Amino acid sequence: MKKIDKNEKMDIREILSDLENYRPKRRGWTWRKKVDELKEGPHTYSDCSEPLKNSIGIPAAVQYFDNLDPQPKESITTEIASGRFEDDIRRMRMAAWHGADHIMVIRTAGQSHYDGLIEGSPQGIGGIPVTRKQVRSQRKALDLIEEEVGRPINYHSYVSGVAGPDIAVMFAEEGVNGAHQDPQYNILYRNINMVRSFVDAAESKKVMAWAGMAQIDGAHNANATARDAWKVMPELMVQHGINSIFSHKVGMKKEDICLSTVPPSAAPVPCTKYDLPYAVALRDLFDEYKMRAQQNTKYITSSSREATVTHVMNMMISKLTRADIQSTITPDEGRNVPWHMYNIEACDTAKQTLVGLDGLMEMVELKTEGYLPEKVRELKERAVLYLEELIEVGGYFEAVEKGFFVDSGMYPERNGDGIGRKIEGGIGVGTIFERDEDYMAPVTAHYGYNNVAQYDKNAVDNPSSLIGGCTLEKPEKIIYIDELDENDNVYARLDESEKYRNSNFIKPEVEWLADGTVQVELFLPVSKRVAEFAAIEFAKKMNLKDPEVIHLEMMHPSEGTRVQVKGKVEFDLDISTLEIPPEPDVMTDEELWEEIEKRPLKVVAATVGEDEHSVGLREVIDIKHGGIEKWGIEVEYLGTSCPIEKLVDAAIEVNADAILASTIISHDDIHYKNMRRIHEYAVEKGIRDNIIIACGGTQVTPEIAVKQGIDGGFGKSSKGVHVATFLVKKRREMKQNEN
Ligand SMILES: Cc1ncc(COP(=O)(O)O)c(/C=N\CC[C@H](N)C(=O)O)c1O
Repeated sequence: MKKIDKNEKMDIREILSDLENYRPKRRGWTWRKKVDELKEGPHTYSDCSEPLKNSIGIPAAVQYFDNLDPQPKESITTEIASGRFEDDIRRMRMAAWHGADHIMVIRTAGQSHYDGLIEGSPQGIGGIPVTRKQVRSQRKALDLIEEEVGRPINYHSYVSGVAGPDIAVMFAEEGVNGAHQDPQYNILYRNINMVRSFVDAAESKKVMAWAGMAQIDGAHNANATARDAWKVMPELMVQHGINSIFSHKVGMKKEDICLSTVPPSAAPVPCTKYDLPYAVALRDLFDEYKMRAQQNTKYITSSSREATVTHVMNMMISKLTRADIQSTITPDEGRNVPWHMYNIEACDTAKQTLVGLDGLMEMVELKTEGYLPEKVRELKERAVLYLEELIEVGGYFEAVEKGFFVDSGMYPERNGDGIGRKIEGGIGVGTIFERDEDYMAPVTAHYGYNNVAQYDKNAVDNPSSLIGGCTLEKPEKIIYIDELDENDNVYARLDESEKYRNSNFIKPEVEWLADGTVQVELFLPVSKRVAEFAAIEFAKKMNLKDPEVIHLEMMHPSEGTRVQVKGKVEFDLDISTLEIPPEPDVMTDEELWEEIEKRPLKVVAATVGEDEHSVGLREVIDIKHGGIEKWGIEVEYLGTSCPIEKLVDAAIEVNADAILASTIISHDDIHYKNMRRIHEYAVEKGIRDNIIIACGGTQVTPEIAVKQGIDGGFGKSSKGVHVATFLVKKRREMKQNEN
């Protein structure tokens, strides 16, 4: 497949072509490569991994540090699934450029209850239907994206529900790199029969182990479902233990077993006092396993700001203890199906925090006396007691039936409100059968009794050799089924939005191409209740369709309310009709410092005429605002209402290289008249050919300014760097003309 060019959008139809012959490049999970003492520019990092070939740093990196973009050692996850996998591919590319190397797709609602694989690529709700075609398309797209950013990308989904083993085999065939698999998830949260769930889990884990997939367990779900999330800390350690040792005994390597751990509380609760001891206790008990740190979503609200702060605090816990995978939750998870921009925000938050806290544990250490170690010990003791009682009552199945799990009491306190499931109940009950004496399946990575010897005792360790290899060795044996439904399929959806695919027509979007959704932020000086309905009216007046308030925040009961509204625009834009001026020319700090050091540059500056507005010129001059003095340009500032003659005479007196004049006032075109007078007076005084004249102001149009005879005009968005660049380049041009 040809490489993708960063200046080209991915061609989704190209990705979808010839899928039946696509084969994954590799199997298994790829961890980042840590670099000890990573040097990036003048900085040395302690906890980072190999840099990317192509990436976009956080905004500060781009604006101030020439896109300095060190990559933390932790894998960074972004959860993606809008319901249309073809649109998710673009978001995966954006996330990869922002540092995600773990792409986790959320499944469509309720796929856990489908009792087999679904084929084709129907649209999903709140996630995508996980099908072979969808997996293949996205893995194929990620092959291109990982080439583009220069780092392997792990593709991840879920092996859960009644079709777990079927999905595990499909994932192994398709080169999926990681998956959630935890029988306890089926039982507690999807009410699937527990015997069925553990038997399925043994099969699924055996296949996942063969494929070298990283496994994430389901403990985070208890955080999300418990009444007070911090009350389930003891049982969470038991849940992790059950899934981890079960997985290992089935054949998974411990370094592929990731505990999905969530800091269980959030402000205004004194969350670090709960979350840090728990994080330490967990890592003490499970030091041979990987930690997948998942952000707390139990207490997430519609405030994306608040979710971001929670995320940062959760990553402080990761840095103080250990995280091998840092999972990010989009800050809009509390109100939307994730939008592109919030996936990217979450990835940037993770990078900003983990890199900002680089080397933390070389400077601080956790106390070995006092509250922290005492709390750690208490949590471990509660967990051990929980496990002892679980064994005492007859084991895991009995304990589940007795409602041990997700009880709202902090063990050993009990409130009797746990999630109880019947051993002889739930979906799939009674579907487990003892394998017959002569049971045999000629397949690889099959768990349990398999009487292969009856046919060939040399095939016992390689059952599929009896049929010349199964689909795991012979992918050509995979039956690839393309779309069956002539309406609900990816091509129909692509046709629906064809007008906006690789064309000059665009619409705003948040999830799907041309979905038209925009978000408006308002402050309304009324109560929350009134603001909610007023905001909708404003949105309608702005011609937004289907306006919906997605966030309301009281600033004061009567003084005001903050509102965010989403709605759809029904118009589009033909970008070929846009008048886009050339990018302003700017030199880098280093280039300007070097030039002015070698060839000092002096200017006289003033606000001319009867104009008292000095702010703009001060911004262009003062270091504080990134003004031209920042690079060593010497400025004689003559203040405001400065006569033209005085400004030009001053330039002669101090032998200036340039004159800077600003005028805000523009009635009767006085600003342009002043520019012309500066030019003419400089000519009169015989200095015009060896002085630069630059004029600016909020009403100045550069093209009109230069028609007055001056050298450069600067409008309202001009900054010091634009003026400094202009002065340096103009002086070079004048020198060349001289020579
Ligand atoms: C162990 C397990 N299996 C399957 C699923 C999903 O499977 P269905 O929704 O089809 O039941 C989940 C869900 N949570 C994962 C998303 C979470 N935000 C995460 O990042 O972990 C799960 O935890």
